Amino acid sequence: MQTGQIIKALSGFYYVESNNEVYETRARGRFRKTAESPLVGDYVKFQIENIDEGYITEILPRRNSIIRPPVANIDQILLTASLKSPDFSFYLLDRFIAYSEANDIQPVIVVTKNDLNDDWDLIEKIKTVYSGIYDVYFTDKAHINEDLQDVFKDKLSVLAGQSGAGKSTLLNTLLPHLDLKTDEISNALNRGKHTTRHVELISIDGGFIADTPGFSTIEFLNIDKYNIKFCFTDFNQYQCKFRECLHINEPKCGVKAAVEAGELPQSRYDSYVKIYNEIDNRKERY
Ligand SMILES: Nc1nc2c(ncn2[C@@H]2O[C@H](COP(=O)(O)OP(=O)(O)OP(=O)(O)O)[C@@H](O)[C@H]2O)c(=O)[nH]1
Ligand SMILES: [Zn+2]
Repeated sequence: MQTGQIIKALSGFYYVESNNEVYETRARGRFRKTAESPLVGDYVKFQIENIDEGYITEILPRRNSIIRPPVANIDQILLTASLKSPDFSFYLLDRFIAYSEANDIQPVIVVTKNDLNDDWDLIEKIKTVYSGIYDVYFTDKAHINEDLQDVFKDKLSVLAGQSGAGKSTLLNTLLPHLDLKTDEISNALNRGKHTTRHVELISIDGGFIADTPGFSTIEFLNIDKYNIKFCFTDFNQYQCKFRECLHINEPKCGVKAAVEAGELPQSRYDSYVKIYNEIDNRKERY
């Protein structure tokens, strides 16, 4: 029995990397009957049948997983947000951040299209709001490789962000050495909107990056209105009178006081209230 990580899923085969070898495996029948089917990124136990073939016998516990693209055990999600075209939106970025936190994945903020910048105040504001909580990188397509030099080291990364933010551009610039693959990536990306794509992890700096960018729109289906506050990690340090305070209408709310005192950005609080209301309204329809 060997342990490895699934780096590619295609037509019922799972390609498992173990000790720098890749094995073509199938999942045993019982996986197909359960909700738990193997995902790219899963660590699995597998039995070798032939020299480079085998079957998966067990999926090891997952740290996290997402559906688009279908990947497990993600170390970080690179949230792309363009400065312009489309315009930078604090609210949209906060949605992506909250979604990542709700799925237990570390967000890394990548602000793209810096070559289009005509507003230095905006850049300062982005830094002020986020650099205390997350790593923030500023880049553009001419400088991606320099700007993001150490981000991928030894990690499994997935790209996400609003449509048009520059995800596929970033992937193509990061992986030019895959001369065959780059074409595949752009073709796949063009097709990707209407077909189910098989995802593949591509080696980068000792880690992996998923060859398919993730969600570009978000629904908060797996979190309720009582827990969404924990996805705004910068709120956690403030004490409220009530431990169960949702920072909405409660008296002596430390979060609201921090916003009023200018310690917490108004934009973060506004995003929180908007997402809270969205979840609350959704629940009421049930
Ligand atoms: N000026 C400028 N344009 C860029 C940059 N990066 C990407 N673009 C352009 O922005 C547009 C959208 O880029 P994509 O890479 O397709 O964006 P995406 O996030 O993959 O978009 P979706 O596939 O819709 O999710 C394209 O026309 C790119 O050429 C950049 O750094 N600077
Ligand atoms: Zn509160």
